Amino acid sequence: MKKKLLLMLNPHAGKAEVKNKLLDIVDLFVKAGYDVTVRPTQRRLEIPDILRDEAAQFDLVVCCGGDGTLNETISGLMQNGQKRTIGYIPTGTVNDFATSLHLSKNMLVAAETIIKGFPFSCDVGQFGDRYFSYVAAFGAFTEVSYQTPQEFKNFLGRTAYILEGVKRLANLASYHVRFDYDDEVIEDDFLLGLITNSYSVGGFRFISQDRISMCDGKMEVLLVKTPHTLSERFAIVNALLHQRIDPEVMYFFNASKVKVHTLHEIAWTLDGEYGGSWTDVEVASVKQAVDILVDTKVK
Ligand SMILES: Nc1ncnc2c1ncn2[C@@H]1O[C@H](COP(=O)(O)OP(=O)(O)OP(=O)(O)O)[C@@H](O)[C@H]1O
Repeated sequence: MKKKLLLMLNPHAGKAEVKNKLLDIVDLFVKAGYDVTVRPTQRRLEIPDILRDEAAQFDLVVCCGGDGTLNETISGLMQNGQKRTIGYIPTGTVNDFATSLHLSKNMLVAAETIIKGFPFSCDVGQFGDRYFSYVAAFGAFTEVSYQTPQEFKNFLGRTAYILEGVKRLANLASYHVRFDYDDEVIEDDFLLGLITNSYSVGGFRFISQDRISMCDGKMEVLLVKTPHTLSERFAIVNALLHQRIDPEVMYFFNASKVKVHTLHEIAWTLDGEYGGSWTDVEVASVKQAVDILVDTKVK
């Protein structure tokens, strides 16, 4: 009997290019021996429901869309307690997580990877009772991805993030936050905080790959301090431009669990989508929680 494949796709993701490639993608899967069911998503957060109600009938589940679509797929599996291997065809604007997994932005190559690849057990971030695949963040730049209108994002791609970020440099908000992790406490004023499981965030690569593992049960935490002097401002801009960590104006550490405390609610983004506003939240890494088909060795 033929293996059954469920292809869940966000038809609006990125520049909606999947519409031109769908037939070829399905054809590849059929030639590989799959009986394919295509499910274009009809609304936000439909994917967790599809997974809960229908995934058991399929041998392989594939999602196709941007980081938000992958987030819904991973969150759905985690919330439903479903441990199964998934395929991912990235079609979003930025595709941060796909970059980290070395998944091709060419949809047909990504589909080939699903057919020929092998499962990589990847950590998943838990944020309160929600999940993220590659970033939980607060602060100036992080608001960009969910406040930038979709059309603008599609038109400018990564440049939209840079332009919005630079525009905001003039009047960035500052957040007083305490982070408790392991036996350490960091309390300071911050412009930006990123808790990641990825080499790339918003298209930027702040953190060199050799300092990161996506399957070690640990998250990378990057905190950019609020500058108090001109030279600190300069140092931040310089570090951002050159995509490197400057310990004078930034904290960087690894942790499996981080407790975050603030006096006033802070808006968070999870994988580029709004993640709610919180004063206290616990962020943890769930080690090797999801298996994703990849074609190269990922650390
Ligand atoms: N039919 C739909 N109508 C409206 N929203 C949808 C629909 N299907 C999916 N969505 C939502 O669209 C959001 C954004 O999708 P996605 O991340 O896949 O694309 P993107 O924003 O173009 O990509 P990226 O985040 O990588 O830039 C997701 O959170 C998803 O819930």
